[in-house]
Amino acid sequence: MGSTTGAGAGAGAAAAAGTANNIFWHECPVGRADRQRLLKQKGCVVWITGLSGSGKSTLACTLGRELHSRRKLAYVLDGDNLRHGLNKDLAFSAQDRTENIRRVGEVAKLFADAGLICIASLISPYRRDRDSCRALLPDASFIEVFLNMPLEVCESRDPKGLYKLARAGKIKGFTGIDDPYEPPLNCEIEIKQEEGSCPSPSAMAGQVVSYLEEKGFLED
Ligand SMILES: Nc1ncnc2c1ncn2[C@@H]1O[C@H](COP(=O)(O)OS(=O)(=O)O)[C@@H](OP(=O)(O)O)[C@H]1O
Ligand SMILES: Nc1ncnc2c1ncn2[C@@H]1O[C@H](COP(=O)(O)OP(=O)(O)O)[C@@H](O)[C@H]1O
Repeated sequence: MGSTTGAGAGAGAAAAAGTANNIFWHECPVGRADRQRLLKQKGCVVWITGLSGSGKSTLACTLGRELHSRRKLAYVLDGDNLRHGLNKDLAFSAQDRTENIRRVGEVAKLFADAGLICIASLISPYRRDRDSCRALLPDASFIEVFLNMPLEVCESRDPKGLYKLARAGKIKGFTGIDDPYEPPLNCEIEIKQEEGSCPSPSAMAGQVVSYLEEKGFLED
């Protein structure tokens, strides 16, 4: 699929530019605060960014399971999965990745407004795109988690064989190989190797749960 099918064309471009006319906001009587009280938690977005193979999906699922066991309502938006549906018209050009992140940011905002802990797990390689998602959320409810795993670690894992294909020139524009990744400058949580080894999935999730607890997201 070519990159011309993405943000540059049709509805995507119109939405990004905000070109629709004669539209009005309709307020509903039940609001975010009411839903949060019902759920006994605060809506937020946990945005996990990092290279392919850094452990984003593993962290997202482990965190989702841990929150579920604490009777907290969470929902995972995984980049790979969303590209099977909502974002199946997008490829991996810079423009398409930007549109991918914009759409997921908007969906995540709705989930957070619904009172859920929305766990978004995408490479999201561009700082500006992540910052645009942050700007959609009320103060402090966008929690950026940087899975800071060295490229060599991600490449040695290579569970889908994509790095191998990228090194062989069979995938062009692969993040970390011949496409950029811009690490966060000011994220809320950084997960990295300690003494040369990666924290276990449950330790990674524990780091995020501790943050959510400390900031009061797990109570209303
Ligand atoms: N060119 C290229 N670069 C990076 N990744 C690629 C590419 N082509 C396919 N894939 C697969 O797509 C998954 C990343 O999708 P995302 O939506 O998270 O990417 S992005 O945020 O729009 O950059 C990514 O999944 P993860 O390995 O889970 O990160 C890959 O499986
Ligand atoms: N904390 C971890 N320690 C060891 N291996 C991990 C860890 N997290 C993920 N993995 C392994 O690394 C590979 C990539 O993980 P994945 O969650 O699919 O990454 P991503 O979603 O960033 O591409 C998988 O084989 C997974 O089992």
